[in-house]
Amino acid sequence: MVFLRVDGVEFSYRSIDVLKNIRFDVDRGEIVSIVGPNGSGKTTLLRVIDGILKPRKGSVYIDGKTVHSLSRRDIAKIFGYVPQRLASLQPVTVIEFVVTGRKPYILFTPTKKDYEKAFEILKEIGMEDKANRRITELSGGELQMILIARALVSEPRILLLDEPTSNLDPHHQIEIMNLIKRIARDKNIAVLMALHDLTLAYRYSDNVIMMRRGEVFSIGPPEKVLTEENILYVYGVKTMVIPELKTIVFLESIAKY
Ligand SMILES: Nc1ncnc2c1ncn2[C@@H]1O[C@H](COP(=O)(O)OP(=O)(O)OP(=O)(O)O)[C@@H](O)[C@H]1O
Repeated sequence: MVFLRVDGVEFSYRSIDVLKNIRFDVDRGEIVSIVGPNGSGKTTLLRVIDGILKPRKGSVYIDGKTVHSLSRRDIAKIFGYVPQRLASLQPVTVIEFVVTGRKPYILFTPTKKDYEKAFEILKEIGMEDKANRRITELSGGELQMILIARALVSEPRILLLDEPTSNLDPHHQIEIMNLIKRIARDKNIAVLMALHDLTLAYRYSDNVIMMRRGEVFSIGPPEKVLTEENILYVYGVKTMVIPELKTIVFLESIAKY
């Protein structure tokens, strides 16, 4: 059975249609990137998938069950969500923040095992030396790594990431993408992430979903979706795609696109 199925999803904010007839499947261990211009609906789609927003039409299925038939607690166990940014930050330490990811749905007293898991994840991403720093004193990139750690510590079956590399320097971009790939493969987690960096999407995705104005414009393996023609049509930018290097060079944008 397909693990995650998005089946004919439509969504509107009040009367504004944002998602139209979205359908695709994601398997366990698969990495899928969602690309598309600003405002094309990527974040909204991630929020519909993890049950925060309810589709006007269509459904999201996990292992054959609709997300909306699950409790918030079950949803929190299945999904790890990494937002683009947090609305507000409490001045807690990194380890205290990461450990809350063990049970994101309740206030709880973490056990020794919870702290061990949190520390294990920090080690895995090379951030264990920051364990006792306050999260309010981290750089943007460090905070992004910690947000990913917090999502992973609950051992989710699906990881949803909204622009996981947007604040990261090139070294940390590659580190994070390698970490995501390793986790997807080793722990058999389905990964769905919104990405602006098309070269990262090309290099690290099994499949890419290219969105345009709330619709799936193209879907499939990176070499089929991330073509010069599609990028020109969807973003209004001329590019040179070099498949051998899995690299996309941006040349110029089309005036009055
Ligand atoms: N809470 C809201 N109420 C009304 N409209 C919204 C709301 N959130 C988003 N929108 C609109 O829905 C559309 C899709 O937004 P969304 O954030 O899903 O796009 P996105 O592809 O993630 O964009 P970006 O790349 O800029 O993060 C946009 O036109 C946006 O203005």
